[in-house]
Amino acid sequence: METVEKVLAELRRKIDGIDDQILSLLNQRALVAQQIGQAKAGQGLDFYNPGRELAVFERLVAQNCGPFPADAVKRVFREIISASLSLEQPMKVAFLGPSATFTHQAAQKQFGFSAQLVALKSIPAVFEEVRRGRADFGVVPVENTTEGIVSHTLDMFVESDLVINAEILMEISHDLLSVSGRMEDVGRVLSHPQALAQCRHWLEENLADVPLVDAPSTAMAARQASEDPGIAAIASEIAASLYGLRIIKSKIQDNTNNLTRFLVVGRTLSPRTGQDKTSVMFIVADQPGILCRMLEPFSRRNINLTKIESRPIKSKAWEYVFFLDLEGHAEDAAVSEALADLQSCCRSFKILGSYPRCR
Ligand SMILES: C=C(O[C@@H]1C=C(C(=O)O)C=C[C@H]1O)C(=O)O
Repeated sequence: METVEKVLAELRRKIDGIDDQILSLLNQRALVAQQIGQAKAGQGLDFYNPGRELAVFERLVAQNCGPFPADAVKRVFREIISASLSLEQPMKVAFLGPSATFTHQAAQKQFGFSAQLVALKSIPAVFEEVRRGRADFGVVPVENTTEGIVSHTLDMFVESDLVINAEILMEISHDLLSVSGRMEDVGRVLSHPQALAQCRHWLEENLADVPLVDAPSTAMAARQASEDPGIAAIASEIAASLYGLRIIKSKIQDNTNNLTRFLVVGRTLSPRTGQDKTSVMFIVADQPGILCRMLEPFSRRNINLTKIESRPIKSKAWEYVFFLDLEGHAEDAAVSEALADLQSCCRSFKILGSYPRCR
């Protein structure tokens, strides 16, 4: 009978052979991506194309028959694409910090580890960094299923000329983290008050006698946990890796359907992918029936609206700016006609961008 060492040696030889092929294919792929980069540069087109990236992920996930997990297919290809983007130009992405926040996690999910991610202190600072060209793109939160819209982000579009290039949907999952990763070492639980509130039931059932302490952010809580083995922090997975913490228990939030939508903002509009969404911003005239009139062009053409929001105009009391999201690209015939109809009843109108719809 063969010894286990012999069997392992043989299987490892096979794995080495496969790894050699993967490496050679990765380099072949990077060369083709570079050629695409040169062709785009010749036409003045952006190398980064989030719609094409989504199509790559979806095509591969659909044809994967396992056992390699579908989720991992996406993660691996995220990094492969991120690395080819970095060959073209080191992509710089500003995000609403500090490091290890959920916006950081969203930026990493969208751009991978080869992008240079820069934490900034506020949403206006992210917009400014991109406007000045010091960052290629910015990532900011725009709405949460529990908390509603992030008004700061919507308000920025009133003054800014930046456009929306992509949306990122992320499940906000809270993990309990500590140095040892052991439940019995937890003497105190620290986190942002909102994260503590979102995990209240789990904490009552599992750590009823442990004091809960507010922290300025989930990231700060993680930092403090890294300095004191008796502290457990409720924070993101990225905070665990940044501060060298172990996961005591993951996904301890009470509502498992806690999603946040983030926007990628940039300086140039994204091309059509066939699976797009469009965001517009407008101010309508103050007239009876105007709300019906502004929505009618969409219902008549069977265009699905996914969100409508209004925000006060700061310089004029009781006047509002509307933000509308709809399915389709601004260059689709029906969408472009509907937008023209809408514009005809607006005092001011702006397309904020068409971008691949996240599913
Ligand atoms: C190579 C391309 O450009 C970039 C790199 C991609 C890739 O490596 O697959 C995909 C989309 C773009 O962000 C392309 O547009 O096909």
